[in-house]
Amino acid sequence: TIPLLHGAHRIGKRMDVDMNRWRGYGLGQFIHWGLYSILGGDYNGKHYNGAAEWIRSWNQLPNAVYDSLYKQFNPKDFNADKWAAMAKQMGVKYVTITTKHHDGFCLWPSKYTSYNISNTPYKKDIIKQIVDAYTKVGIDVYLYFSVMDWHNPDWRYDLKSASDTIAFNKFKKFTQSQLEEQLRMYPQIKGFWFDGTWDNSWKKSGAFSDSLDQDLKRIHPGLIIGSRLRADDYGKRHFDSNGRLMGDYEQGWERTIPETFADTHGNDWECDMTIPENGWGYAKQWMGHWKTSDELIEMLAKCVSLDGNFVLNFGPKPNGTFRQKEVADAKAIGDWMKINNTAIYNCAHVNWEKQDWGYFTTPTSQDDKVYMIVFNVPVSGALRVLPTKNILLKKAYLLDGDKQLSIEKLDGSAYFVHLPNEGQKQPFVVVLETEKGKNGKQDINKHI
Ligand SMILES: Cc1ccc([C@@H]2N[C@@H](C)[C@@H](O)[C@H]2O)cc1
Repeated sequence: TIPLLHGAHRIGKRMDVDMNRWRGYGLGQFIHWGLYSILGGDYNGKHYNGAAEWIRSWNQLPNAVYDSLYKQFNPKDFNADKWAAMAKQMGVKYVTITTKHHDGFCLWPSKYTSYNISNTPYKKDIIKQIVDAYTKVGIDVYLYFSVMDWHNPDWRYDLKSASDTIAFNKFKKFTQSQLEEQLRMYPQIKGFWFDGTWDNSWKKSGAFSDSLDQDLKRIHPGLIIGSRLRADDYGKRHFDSNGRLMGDYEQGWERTIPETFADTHGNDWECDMTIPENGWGYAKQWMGHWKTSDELIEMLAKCVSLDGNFVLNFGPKPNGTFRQKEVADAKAIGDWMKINNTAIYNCAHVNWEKQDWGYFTTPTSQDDKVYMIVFNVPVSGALRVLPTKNILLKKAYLLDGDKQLSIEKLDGSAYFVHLPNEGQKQPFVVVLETEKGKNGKQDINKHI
């Protein structure tokens, strides 16, 4: 291995109580809210067809116009308790909220820049209201923070001169000051979600990213920080020059989901997903396909079946309300979670052969129970199950209503679980109770 001072300092998963709670979340909410929400992807009657929160980078929009939007930010209908109630009904266990996106505007009254919420007509601290409201209903809060800050004159994309280095050193101090300020102001938070760390200036700041990570965790023990913060001695990100994950979980799955368990490299990981095809901040016109709630529930099941968490993004309007489609999806997911969350919360990957009908999960607390989250019922009504060696199926029943299902033992160690032809309209869960076979002999019963 290559000797590193600022590579991964831990091999394997974090197993402390805070990370174990993170591992069991299953479902989270992301919220992108800021000055970009005012424009909603449009300006001067023209539509910016990139991600709406990136509109400041659009050459049709003068920076000065964007940077004066704070003078009109006044979300009259914002009510953090209503946001928290919607998230609670949806069944999310954690929320990640943008405190400062790439535009540099701070949704909290930072004392390190005047470009913050206290200088808007709204004035009040949005982050505090969200932290308090979500914490009150038992949802853990994580703060999104973009290192890249287009508004701060000391930001640099690269360090090509002594003056770049002097400016960027000031910028690094500013960044650390803002983060330590957030820890002091919002001690209830459980972690940070870093973004905007792909430029050369940051790749050349591996030592700083390492010490920042350690400083924040010293101030707030148990803090959870993903793999998007750090760079190593050679500018490698997420995985250091020896291929080891730097961070408490792999934070690279943005709008994408690993296909197989091998793709997860056995790490903890999180998928962050948009309901439209792209775009995180509010957009008046959403791009392309709008995922249905069934598609979103399937993504959730797939993530949990591969030992990851699924975090769904919401982009509130400038007035602080959510679009109708987001409210409807939160409700539909919540209704499904009310019946089926046993197969999601505190569940993990099962190393049985993947089947077409859906996904396996297993409760981390019980190894003689396996859940089948079914999305594709075959016309035969027979769901194939191939457990690993020496595991026998004892019982199968519907999670919702306990209806017993017949199990047919096939040759070898496979089974069919036979479904009643009730034509389920929603994804549903079958519970399997298993036992270990005696010294490898397979049970000869054909029908149980
Ligand atoms: C290329 C690219 C850079 C940054 C992003 C940001 N990460 C997401 C979580 C959003 O904040 C998006 O603006 C997306 C794509």
